[in-house]
Amino acid sequence: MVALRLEAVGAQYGRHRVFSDITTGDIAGGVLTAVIGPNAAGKSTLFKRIAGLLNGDGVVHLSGEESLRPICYMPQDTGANAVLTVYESVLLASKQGSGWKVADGELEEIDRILASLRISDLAFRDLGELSGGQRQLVAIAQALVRKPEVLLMDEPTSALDLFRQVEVLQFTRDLARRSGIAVLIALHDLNHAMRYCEHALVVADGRLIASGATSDVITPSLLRDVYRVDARIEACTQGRPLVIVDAALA
Ligand SMILES: Nc1ncnc2c1ncn2[C@@H]1O[C@H](COP(=O)(O)OP(=O)(O)OP(=O)(O)O)[C@@H](O)[C@H]1O
Repeated sequence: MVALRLEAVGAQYGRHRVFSDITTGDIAGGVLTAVIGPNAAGKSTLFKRIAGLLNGDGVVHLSGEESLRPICYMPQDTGANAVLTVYESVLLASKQGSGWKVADGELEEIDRILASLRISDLAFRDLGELSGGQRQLVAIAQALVRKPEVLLMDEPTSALDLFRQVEVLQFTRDLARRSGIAVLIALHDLNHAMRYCEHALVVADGRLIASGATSDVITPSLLRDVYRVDARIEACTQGRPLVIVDAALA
């Protein structure tokens, strides 16, 4: 099983330092880890730094199986200008970093991924004519086909309806359990984070504010200090914790 670990990791754009000195314990495979924090805290930047799309201080350690495509970043903005069908775009994603020959079983694998996300009916539609939510599901297919060891999903449910949000989170959690990959998900919906993610990292004020079991990390005091809201965490009628926001603090 794979494990990711960050040692004194920092990132900046030009002179604008987004965060520094982020050090974590092992971010384990097999479970989902939520990456949370306010707007502009640096969640996407952290993902780009982990994926090697951005240089910076520190070291990203990855232990586990040897893989051709160890870390895959699924961006928040899934806008597509390319004149490609959904199927072509997923095939193209599978070819990144490898040759152009289509091996036996690769097309069946794409069919399987599209079916598992219930978007087989979109296979031969042009990317440019899809809705925001449909594009988000295609972006997940493009990430899955690359069979990464570490999957970084940047707000993968932000454009999805309620059914699809739950479906994608359940699917991703099952995938992590089944395959042992490490999945980090940037989320603004803290109820989703508490329900689907075992661990959480909180990024704010240019640093890692907290990390650990999601239920230990998401507390009323964190919500007050980091999100500036007055909030309670209560058990719903089925016993699950629920964040209830009472007011934005002045
Ligand atoms: N390409 C870039 N060039 C310069 N600054 C950038 C760039 N991308 C992001 N930033 C800045 O870096 C900071 C962190 O942005 P980032 O997108 O990582 O935050 P985030 O936590 O993902 O935000 P959100 O929750 O709003 O998506 C912000 O101040 C942003 O303006």
